[in-house]
Amino acid sequence: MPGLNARIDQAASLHRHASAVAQAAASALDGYLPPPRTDLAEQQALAERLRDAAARLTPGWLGTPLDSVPAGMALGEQRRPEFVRVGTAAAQEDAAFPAVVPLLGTGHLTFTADSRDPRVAGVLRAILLRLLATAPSGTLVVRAVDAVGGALFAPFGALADAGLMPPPVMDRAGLQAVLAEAEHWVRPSRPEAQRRPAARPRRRDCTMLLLIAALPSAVEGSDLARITALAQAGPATGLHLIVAGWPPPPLTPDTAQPAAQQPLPMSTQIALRNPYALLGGAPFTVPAQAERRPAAGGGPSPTASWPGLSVPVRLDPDPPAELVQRVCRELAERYVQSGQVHLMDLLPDPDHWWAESSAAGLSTTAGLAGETPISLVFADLTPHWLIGGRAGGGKSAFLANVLYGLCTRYDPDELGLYLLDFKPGRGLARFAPGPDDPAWLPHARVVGLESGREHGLAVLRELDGELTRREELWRELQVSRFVQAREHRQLPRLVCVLDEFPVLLSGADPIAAEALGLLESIGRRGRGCGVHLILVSQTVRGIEALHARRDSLFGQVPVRVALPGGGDALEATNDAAATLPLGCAVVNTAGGLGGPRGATRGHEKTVRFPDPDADAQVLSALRQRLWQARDPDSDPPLVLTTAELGRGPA
Ligand SMILES: Nc1ncnc2c1ncn2[C@@H]1O[C@H](COP(=O)(O)OP(=O)(O)OP(=O)(O)O)[C@@H](O)[C@H]1O
Repeated sequence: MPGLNARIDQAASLHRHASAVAQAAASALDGYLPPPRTDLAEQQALAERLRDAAARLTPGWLGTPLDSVPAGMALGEQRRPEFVRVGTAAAQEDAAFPAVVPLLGTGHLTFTADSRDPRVAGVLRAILLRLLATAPSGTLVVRAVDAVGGALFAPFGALADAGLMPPPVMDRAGLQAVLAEAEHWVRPSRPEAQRRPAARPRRRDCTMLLLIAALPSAVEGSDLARITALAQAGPATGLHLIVAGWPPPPLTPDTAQPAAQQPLPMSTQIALRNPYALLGGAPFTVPAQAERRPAAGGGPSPTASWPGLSVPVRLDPDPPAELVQRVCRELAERYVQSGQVHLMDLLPDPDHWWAESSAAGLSTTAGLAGETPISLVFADLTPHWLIGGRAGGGKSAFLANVLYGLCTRYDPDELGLYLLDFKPGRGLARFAPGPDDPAWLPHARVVGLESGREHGLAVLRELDGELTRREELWRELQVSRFVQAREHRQLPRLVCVLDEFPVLLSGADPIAAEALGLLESIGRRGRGCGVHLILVSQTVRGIEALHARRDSLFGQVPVRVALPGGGDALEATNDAAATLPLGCAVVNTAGGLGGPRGATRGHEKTVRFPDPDADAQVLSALRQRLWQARDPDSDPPLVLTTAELGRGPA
């Protein structure tokens, strides 16, 4: 044992010695400033030239001091920001110049300390603000990692609310998800020629910035290897990294491996000293085979052999919080506007109103997926729709868009509407003549406002009777489908909207029983006869009358539209609507069925749709034009309210 004790004492003493040497070296480095050049005039002239160069490389937001941004400096008006200012370099007071680093389009940036160092936190916010304010709207995709609480990105919150930059991830699982997204980004994509031209920036015009303000302490060597691989592959595919705290502390044997402690490839490296920082690294490094090529002119490339900036740099301070918030609010507003859909985007060209035939089916644009209009159809295979969404989830808005879309495409000889609203409010009143506006929708035959259940029953009986009449006619004509009957007779397709239809089915009374029987009958027979249902509700669970017969009704309803809070309209295992924002809907044409997570679902799309009331003037012009176009001999719709109870449709 004495031998072992002696060896332990010796090891402890060696450790103490090593740590004293490391401490002495750190304070020597902190105190070290590269020796200033002695020729003052030459230094000042050089600083002047560097200031000029910096002004050219970092115009506007990229280089301006953020505590004195000129009022009205335009946002997002420049091409991709390639260089960005990180601080002020000065060997001497009167020879200062902006410290500028290449980033987007070139390489990456690392800091030896993470964002727990307030200087790093400040300059990270300054860099992010400069880049966001400069890049054209929607072209800079930012993903943030901040394992020390996320506060660094709090002033950028407006971007998260607008869906422009998700909140930072804070743990290893989040880091891995972000790395996976970045790996997807660098994967080769489809050739440009195969892509559709789009109004929004295309992928190749976009840059992804992965900003790691602090790595999680549980980070492992495999994560670091993924970051290194991304750094290697990134610049060629528009992915750039800013990593604070690189290389990470060698806390585990895994992260202490030499490979994990290497500088990030193609990065400018900022080493934090006290109170200065030093810039070094090789951001312009090019892949191996290109490296061997001699630089133009034959000599070694000045960028390949750059030893670093031998001048101390004072990193830019934290930008004023109100400036960050103002810029982010403005960027978020612009982004939301650029993605906004207008009612007119869903309607046909005004020269082609009432130009469609409903013989084979009715079709309208429900919204846009990206820039692609997504149509929903009433036809033999998709005869009925179910729309679900919480109160205020946009059901009335979605429905109004659909009705305006149909009524501008098909004339009243092609389409007739029965519109019933069972809930309080006047959502469907816009389609009936009112005290202030005599215009009505010429296609509307019945409009029920705050309809009583008896009204609903009367309308369903009427439709059921119409089905019987049509089936008799089909027998006479010896046809089985609406499209065949249309070769002999001009008949409209009929669409019946039942808003908050569970009211009709509530309770266990005779009305509920008869209404359910009629709905099942219309559901079954309507497809061949051109009679279609739109069932709308906040929830379709807990309807007593449907307990045993859910499938007999909803089995006839292949088109499902889930608005925010309307996941009920989809299959129980399909969570596609879980996080929808207002103005978006999941449209599914396979009875709400989902599919493997991440797989492309041909039968399901998420669409953006407009608020039809957003532009009162456009809406009023639309209503007037439809009304003026009616047959002057046509009757207004029968308006049913609870006050009219007992009259029923004529
Ligand atoms: N696409 C949209 N973009 C922005 N705002 C919208 C959009 N659609 C609807 N809204 C707004 O959301 C609010 C609620 O919309 P809407 O009345 O259509 O919801 P709802 O589901 O019918 O609600 P309720 O069940 O209470 O009648 C309205 O103020 C509307 O202006």
